[in-house]
Amino acid sequence: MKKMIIKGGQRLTGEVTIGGAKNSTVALIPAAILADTPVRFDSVPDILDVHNLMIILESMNVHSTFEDGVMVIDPTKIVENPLPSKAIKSLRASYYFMGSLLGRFKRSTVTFPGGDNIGPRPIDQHIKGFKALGANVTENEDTVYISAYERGLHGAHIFLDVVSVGATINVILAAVKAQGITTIENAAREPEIIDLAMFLNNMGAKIRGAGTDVIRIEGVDKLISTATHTIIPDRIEAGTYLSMAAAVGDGILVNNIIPEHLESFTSKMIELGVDIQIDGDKIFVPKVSEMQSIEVNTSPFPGFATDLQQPLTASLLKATGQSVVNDHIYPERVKHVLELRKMGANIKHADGVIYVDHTDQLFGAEVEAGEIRAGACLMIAAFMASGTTTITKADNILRGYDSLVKKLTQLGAEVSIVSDNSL
Ligand SMILES: CC(=O)N[C@H]1[C@@H](OP(=O)(O)OP(=O)(O)OC[C@H]2O[C@@H](n3ccc(=O)[nH]c3=O)[C@H](O)[C@@H]2O)O[C@H](CO)[C@@H](O)[C@@H]1O
Ligand SMILES: C=C(OP(=O)(O)O)C(=O)O
Repeated sequence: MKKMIIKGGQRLTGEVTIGGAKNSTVALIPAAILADTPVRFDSVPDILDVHNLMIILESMNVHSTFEDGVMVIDPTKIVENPLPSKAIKSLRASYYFMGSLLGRFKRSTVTFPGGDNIGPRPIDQHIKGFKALGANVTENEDTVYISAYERGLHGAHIFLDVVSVGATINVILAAVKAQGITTIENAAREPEIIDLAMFLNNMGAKIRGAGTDVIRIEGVDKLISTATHTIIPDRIEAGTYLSMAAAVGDGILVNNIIPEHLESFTSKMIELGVDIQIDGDKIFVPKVSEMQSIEVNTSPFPGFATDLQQPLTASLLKATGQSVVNDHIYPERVKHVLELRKMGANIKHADGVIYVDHTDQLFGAEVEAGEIRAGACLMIAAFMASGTTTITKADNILRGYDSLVKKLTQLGAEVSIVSDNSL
């Protein structure tokens, strides 16, 4: 494990450019094994999840290269092999190999994924989808066995009881080469799902309706890649830097944003009193002198993203009055609260609701990044604080923030990541 050391009391200024979306990338890489040719991505973020996915690919004899944001994956010599459980456990999205291996080999054996510890994360809707497509699913201890080996997969009508990004993507991956037509109702509408559908459609898949709550997939036999797929910008990374800009910026320009992906977030920032200046694919946040308390309720896209709840919370400490944060998707996503209190923050949670009161001054402390976005929140708080903050379990942050130290240093931050031998 690593720790991140931040010298507090700094004002940040300058420009930052957002990388490709983690939640697209971690679906696109497993999706690549469905292709009958090598595939090429650009704008691939340099994050731990990507490196762990490359280890998983290699275990199946799928060679990949990653340099300067360009990743080439060659799935043409893929073999069925046991997947490395340490890498599978290191991230959530390893569960996409359930769907993509099922699509490719009509069967898959995958241990339960890891990822952020943000409360219960069942996969019942994924399994319901696989079963509807004709697969037999069994679970033994930590492993899920999925097979349609004898009869193959066939199109089906699937109504998701819960709006789930993961289940929507996993059903797409399994259905894209199935016989016949699959319809997913109550599908998630996240931009990363559209990105995945565009990648697959450009190879010959027939996926219609991605981005709406009804997705229709007509199975095809072959997927042939002829062009590089450019991954959409990471709206969560963008929101994190915007929140940082509101909290400690003396004028920060954030480049490579699709503003439509961030409307629920930027409208909350405007309510806070932040003078968000949108210009094409850039957003400038000038120095903020005053903020007013707000209420935040998370919900599936296009609602306010759960992944931005914590990064915004750090800025809420500067607002006048009491802000209230309700994470309806993950009510137990409160790992930042106790840690912020160690830094002197007036924040508490009760019954899944977070109450954030104005805090004049934060103080550097040793705090733990219990999960990626809790870590992002603590990182912003560390810049706001006096003294030095040490964030342990910083690997959780590195799971999803592209070239983090480089980007922060460019904004003028004094920050370093060191190995934590005590962990
Ligand atoms: C790799 C990736 O893209 N991760 C994102 C994805 O996670 P992930 O895909 O795991 O999250 P889901 O959209 O599936 O979860 C949404 C809600 O549905 C529930 N649920 C989900 C599946 C299921 O079978 N049964 C069930 O009850 C979950 O407990 C949660 O309350 O969406 C989350 C919600 O926007 C984000 O926080 C994560 O960053
Ligand atoms: C919850 C998150 O990620 P994952 O689903 O990969 O654990 C996140 O990115 O905030």
